[in-house]
Amino acid sequence: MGRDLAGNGRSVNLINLSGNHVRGRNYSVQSRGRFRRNDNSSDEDSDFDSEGESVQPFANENSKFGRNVRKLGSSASLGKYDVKIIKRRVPLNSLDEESDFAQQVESIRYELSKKNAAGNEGGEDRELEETILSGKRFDGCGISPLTVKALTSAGYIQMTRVQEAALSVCLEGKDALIKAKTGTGKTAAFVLPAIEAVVKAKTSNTNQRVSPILVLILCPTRELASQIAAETNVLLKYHDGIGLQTLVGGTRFKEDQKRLESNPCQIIVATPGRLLDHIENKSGLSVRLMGLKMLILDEAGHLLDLGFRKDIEKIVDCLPRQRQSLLFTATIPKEVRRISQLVLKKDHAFVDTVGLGCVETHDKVKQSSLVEPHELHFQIVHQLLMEHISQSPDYKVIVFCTTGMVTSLLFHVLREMKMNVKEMHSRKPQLYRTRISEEFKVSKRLILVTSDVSARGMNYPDVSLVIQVGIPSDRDQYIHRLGRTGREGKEGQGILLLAPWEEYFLDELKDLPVEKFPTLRLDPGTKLKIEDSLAKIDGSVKEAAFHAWLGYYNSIREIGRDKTTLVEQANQFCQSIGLQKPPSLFRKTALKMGLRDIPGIRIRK
Ligand SMILES: Nc1ncnc2c1ncn2[C@@H]1O[C@H](COP(=O)(O)OP(=O)(O)OP(=O)(O)O)[C@@H](O)[C@H]1O
Repeated sequence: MGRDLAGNGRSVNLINLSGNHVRGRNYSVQSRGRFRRNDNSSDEDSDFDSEGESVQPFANENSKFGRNVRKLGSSASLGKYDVKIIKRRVPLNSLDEESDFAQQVESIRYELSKKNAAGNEGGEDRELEETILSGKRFDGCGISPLTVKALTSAGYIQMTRVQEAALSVCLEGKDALIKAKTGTGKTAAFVLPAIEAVVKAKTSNTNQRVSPILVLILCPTRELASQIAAETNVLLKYHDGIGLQTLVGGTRFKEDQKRLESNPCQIIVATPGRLLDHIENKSGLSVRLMGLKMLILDEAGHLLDLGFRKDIEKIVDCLPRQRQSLLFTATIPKEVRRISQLVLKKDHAFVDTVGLGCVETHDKVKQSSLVEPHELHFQIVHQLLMEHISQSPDYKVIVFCTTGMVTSLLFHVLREMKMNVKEMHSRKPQLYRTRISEEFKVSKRLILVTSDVSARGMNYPDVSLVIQVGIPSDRDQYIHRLGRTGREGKEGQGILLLAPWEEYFLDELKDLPVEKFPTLRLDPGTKLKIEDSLAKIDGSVKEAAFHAWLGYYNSIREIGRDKTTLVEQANQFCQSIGLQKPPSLFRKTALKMGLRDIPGIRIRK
């Protein structure tokens, strides 16, 4: 295990990648891990982790929490919740240990916790735990009646907890960092204030020569952008004249431009790479962005994970300073704090609907781990799937793999075994990805084998089981992947399958309710079927999986620093996927990975 800099049991690794510039000062980012990005694709299968930061409690403050809050000295009451209002100082220099830039940023923290009713022996608590809904209705929260009408026809009557909390702060015009568990309705929590911002701006200013973009929503992946756009359009149903456009990689740039010019567009949902292309292309978008009222970042931390920092800095430079900015996330890794400094005002609100010290995963999702050698993994995945299918006739399963190429290999194996399976990763063309994503949304009795492109934000309803094969890039990624099941307060199941040498990762999850999976009795017949399937799969698929596997694990510090063990494990993985000998590496690649002279590595002649 590496040094625990974040103080939360996570081990981090330092590679200084870049020297960036924040508000006129030198600022260096320390990060670890593989760092790749397609130019406009925005969501390359990627893993990335970085340096830690400590946030120190500063003092309680008597502060206002929007119109719904009754002040209670240093805490307040919001519906069923107690709200602690804490002013914090975040020392910027702890983000950046190499810089002498020592400035303290203050942020106000709104911490929601359930009211501890006297005499309640857990009954009401349990009830609250089981629902993500708050007691408040949309028709009483002061938003536009046309939006309420759309919410009602979409079946949204009561707000979820995060929506109740976020609306109060956002409608006041405050910048905010908002944390809520996966699948609890964060999308509507930012779409509603976004629509309000447009409605307000439209009524106050109708005579502008260039029609301004009023709201910009940035998110890390193309699928997530389409999902946010779809949900926004549902809530815009009765708002004539308010238009939304999506700007993501993998589509025709010229077509984007045409749509922007000819269709109403007050709201843009974009991935950062493609948006920046438009801004730099001098297509007139930067002028329209000067009228921006609200900037929203969904899955804020992941935007930095994927290396979008520079793009976001450039985008933020093009936006007016007088705007409201909102950051939404299910976890608060260091990247989120970094991005909040880039985007939010110093006195922003921090709305935490999870609560300090509370488990970030859902009680209704049963979590377990299974540690078995590589050569059994395909067999185990197959058996887990078969058992789940027999118990859940309407099964819907997501299997996460470490990389896109390993995803592709597992997909081929399962397809050969006649499982009802689809694959999703960044090597697939955009049209295919969109089609599979739409299909999986509405399907039952289907298995999606995927890389991390589906890990965050994707709302596939009623996923009954999430299997994670191999260590996730970090603890947050484990939580986000797991969060694809048990959404909207429903039940779910998550299984993490590790090889014995990966078992150390369980330490990072020790505060989560992860149980040991009961011993599996493997069917010997399956072994033969797997071997049979592997034999039918093209060698190039297996070779690509091996190379990707090696690259992924080499990028994880705890593993990558012991190259000899890594190569030994890689060679075992190689045998487990039916390759006689490990595929060779280009000399340059081996050198870059620090593997050139490691026994067991073959160099391409
Ligand atoms: N007020 C509401 N009433 C009923 N259902 C709702 C409400 N708000 C959201 N939902 C539903 O809850 C589901 C999860 O919402 P959403 O995708 O916004 O979650 P999220 O918190 O953004 O998750 P993630 O952290 O994974 O991105 C969606 O199916 C959405 O339609």
